[in-house]
Amino acid sequence: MSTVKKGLLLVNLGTPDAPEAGPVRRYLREFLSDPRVLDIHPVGRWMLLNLVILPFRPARSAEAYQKVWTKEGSPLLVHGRALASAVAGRLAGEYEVELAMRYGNPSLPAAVRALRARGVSEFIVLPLYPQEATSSSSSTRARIYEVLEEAWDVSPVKTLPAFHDDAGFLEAFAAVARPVIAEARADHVLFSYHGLPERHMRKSDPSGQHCLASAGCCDVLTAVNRNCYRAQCFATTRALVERLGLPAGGYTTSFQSRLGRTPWVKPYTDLVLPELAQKGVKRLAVMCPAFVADCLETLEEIGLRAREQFLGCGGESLTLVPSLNAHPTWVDAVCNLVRSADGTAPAATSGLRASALPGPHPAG
Ligand SMILES: C=CC1=C(C)c2cc3[nH]c(cc4nc(cc5[nH]c(cc1n2)c(C)c5CCC(=O)O)C(CCC(=O)O)=C4C)c(C)c3C=C
Ligand SMILES: [Fe+2]
Ligand SMILES: [Fe+2]
Repeated sequence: MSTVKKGLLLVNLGTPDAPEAGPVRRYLREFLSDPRVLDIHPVGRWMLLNLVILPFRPARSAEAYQKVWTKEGSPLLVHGRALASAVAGRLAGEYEVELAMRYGNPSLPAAVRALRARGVSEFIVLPLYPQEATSSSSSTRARIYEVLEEAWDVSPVKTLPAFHDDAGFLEAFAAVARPVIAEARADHVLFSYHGLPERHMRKSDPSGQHCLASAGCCDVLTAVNRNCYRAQCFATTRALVERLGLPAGGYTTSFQSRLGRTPWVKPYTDLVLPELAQKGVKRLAVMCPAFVADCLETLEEIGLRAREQFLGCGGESLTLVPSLNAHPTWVDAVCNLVRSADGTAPAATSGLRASALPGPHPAG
């Protein structure tokens, strides 16, 4: 009897190959050509990309990348490799593991080829985004099916849902944050999530009437908004606040990294920072729980730029809480997420709530 070899793909968003304008332009071109990211008419997208974004942004972004680049490469890639290697060690004999990026390298096709070369004939995909968004999670799922179909590969594939409320994920973030917040003697914690255009939120609302329709529409997760990115972010904040024992009024949620002039989800991190300073917050700790690995958006946007802004407004310190990276508690949580989604382990601390979403080739 032959046993099926299973492959686990850990997929993050992507990063340039080098912190220089050329590689950053290539990466941004691939990323921003995705209609799930820039969801406008193809002609408008071409013009925006080629006439507005790509002539100017790559040089500016390259400068930002240079400030956080490491000897081993882009932080997102370095942490992703460390996670994949730790997970591979823990799941040896059960799964072959590869890291892939939705855009850039290591590419999804290359990772799939590498797994196939090791005899894998069944795939499980964990998009490394805690909250569900079309531009991240759905785009990753759509691409994996495309990659398999392009190769006429009919192997079964399972993709895991977002894990914003997974106990293992939340415990890991709390375990990383507790000593950092204590050491910083923080008097306030800001939970800063990657933003999204408001248009994306409305388009993903199955009811067409709930999302952003009222001031408090994301304050609770209901059957209607259970897949709403902003509502999942607020739910992650609530769960972390509880685990960290933060007092009412001792924390704020905001959204960073907006691009362009259209409205993005609010409140904006760069507007919240001066408000907090004005209210008398002196020692701010910032957590970024939309990212499971430190990257440009945590290290440069928050760790450098937001810190400078907050200090310029009268704050005394801004401490970035590191992301999960390859923290052992997070490695455990990833293994539990995978095993329980795949039915290969009894539900432990970490479990699949919503269900693994079977794709067009459901695993048997
Ligand atoms: C957390 C998940 C992410 C979502 C959702 C997301 C949506 C989204 N992003 C942009 C534009 C940019 N994002 C950039 C970097 C970036 N974004 C994420 C994650 C999400 N993005 C990560 C992990 C990173 C860091 C990559 C790294 O190399 O470290 C960038 C590139 C950097 C820059 O030039 O500022 C852009 C641009 C849009 C438009 C969007 C949804 C519509
Ligand atoms: Fe982004
Ligand atoms: Fe919503």
